[in-house]
Amino acid sequence: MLDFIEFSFLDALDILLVAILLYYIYKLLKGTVAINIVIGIAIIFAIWKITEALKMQMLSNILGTLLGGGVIALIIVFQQEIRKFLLMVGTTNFSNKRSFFNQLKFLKSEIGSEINTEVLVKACNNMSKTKTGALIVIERTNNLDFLISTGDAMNALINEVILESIFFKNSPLHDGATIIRDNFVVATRVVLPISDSSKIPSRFGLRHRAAIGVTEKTDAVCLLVSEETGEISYIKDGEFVLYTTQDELNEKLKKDLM
Ligand SMILES: Nc1ncnc2c1ncn2[C@@H]1O[C@H](COP(=O)(O)OP(=O)(O)OP(=O)(O)O)[C@@H](O)[C@H]1O
Repeated sequence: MLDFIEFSFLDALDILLVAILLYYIYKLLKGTVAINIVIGIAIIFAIWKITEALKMQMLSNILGTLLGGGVIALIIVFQQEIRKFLLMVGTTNFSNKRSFFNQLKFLKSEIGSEINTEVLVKACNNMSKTKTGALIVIERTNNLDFLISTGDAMNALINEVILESIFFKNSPLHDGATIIRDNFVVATRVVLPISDSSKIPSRFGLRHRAAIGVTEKTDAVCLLVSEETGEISYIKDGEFVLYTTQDELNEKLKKDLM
């Protein structure tokens, strides 16, 4: 009689996987017009289920057919998002040091692999004073090799001088973004995907859109120095992270990179 409340390990795993899937879909669609389509579909789905429960045959049949046959239409409508989703899944770097197994600190053998956030923040602060535009992408668990290939690969241990020289206005490397993996600059002049979010205020140009774009599509975080205002922005999950002092920025960055 109590069959329906039997709950196995696989059920728990099932729920967990659905939750992860929904989280990734939400992350992908957040800030885009596609979220409104998803809400529309969810409403139609809810109405369909209600009409089915109330045994309103005709309406439930119509809605059922509409939703059932709509899979192909959905693939067409969400072509871009499906592409991004597969890209995100395919580029998850399971061997990254922040992955589950390597969270165990004592297993860490790589010397200098922990990102020196103080250096990043100090370099941004120096560039902010001289209004030097900069765009620094810091890799987390998603592998950014597909972006590195758009720029010039490099392998230099990070320090303030290197970062400031890269973004120095007359440097041949200053254009585009720089990618940091572990404690190394691994690429410069990288072209990032631009966010098409309608929520970004028009005063922000391509540098900001690129930082928002890459953090929407991957779990990387970005530090950005505006050439116009000298303002330092910290961007995560496609959004500006607010902070008041340099120390607070450093703490937030450190926590996100743990
Ligand atoms: N897709 C991209 N990927 C990486 N870097 C980019 C991209 N698009 C633009 N940039 C960088 O941003 C610079 C142009 O910034 P733009 O003035 O449009 O941005 P902004 O957001 O207004 O920033 P700022 O406040 O620094 O002016 C370019 O010179 C280039 O270095």
